[in-house]
Amino acid sequence: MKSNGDCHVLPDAEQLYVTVTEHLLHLADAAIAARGRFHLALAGGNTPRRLYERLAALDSADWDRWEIWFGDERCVPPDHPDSNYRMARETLLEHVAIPPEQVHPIIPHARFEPEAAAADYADTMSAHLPLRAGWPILDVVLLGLGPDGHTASLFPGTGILDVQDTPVAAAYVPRLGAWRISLTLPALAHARQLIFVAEGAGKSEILTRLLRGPAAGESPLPAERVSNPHTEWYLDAAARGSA
Ligand SMILES: O=C1O[C@H](COP(=O)(O)O)[C@@H](O)[C@H](O)[C@H]1O
Repeated sequence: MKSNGDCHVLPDAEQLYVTVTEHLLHLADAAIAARGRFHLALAGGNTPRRLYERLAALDSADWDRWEIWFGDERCVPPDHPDSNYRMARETLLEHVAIPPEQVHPIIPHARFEPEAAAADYADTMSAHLPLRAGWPILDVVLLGLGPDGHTASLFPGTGILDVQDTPVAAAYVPRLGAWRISLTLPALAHARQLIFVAEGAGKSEILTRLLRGPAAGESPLPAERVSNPHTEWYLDAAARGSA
């Protein structure tokens, strides 16, 4: 983050989500005007809930032109309480008129195998999205930030950080004792726009670390290995803290 994109700090969570909602609408309108579609990859976790609820309350979006993807997923069935898809469905997707065939969950069925599900998602993205040098291009990828510096499901010390040959991969995360599926760093690098959103005092320590950059001998964290010149950070003042 030290030299990784524009940073917008909003006074509180409410203004953070209002601002990001308006920005997303603007980006959606621009994508639809230019290409007829808006391909958005959603983040999971807790942070985006209020953003999705705000989006769901809009009545002015061209929902039939939106196409929904996911930046990462927990390896659980789609109706599981930990599923990022379920969170997005409950807060956003079941409240808006996006045609169901334009919503692309990473794990659509209860029976799946992580590496096969990741390969299927990579194939689906490549078949549906515009390509640049063979890489699928998402219009916007929303990203969160974990306290350990993970973003999407790119966790520190996991091999997925070195994957260069596919837009989506599965990774076992020893710290969680669980598999995750995630967009890879090259997939993020090819997106038209990345938007990180972090809210609350619980994010201030990791943001302080990201603003400082890695100390000598320290490895860069996953969030700072994301390399895309079109990266923006949206924070509330509590997350920004004293950073
Ligand atoms: O595990 C995950 O964590 C990050 C951050 O989540 P948050 O609850 O701290 O907002 C999230 O961006 C990612 O999509 C999710 O799977």
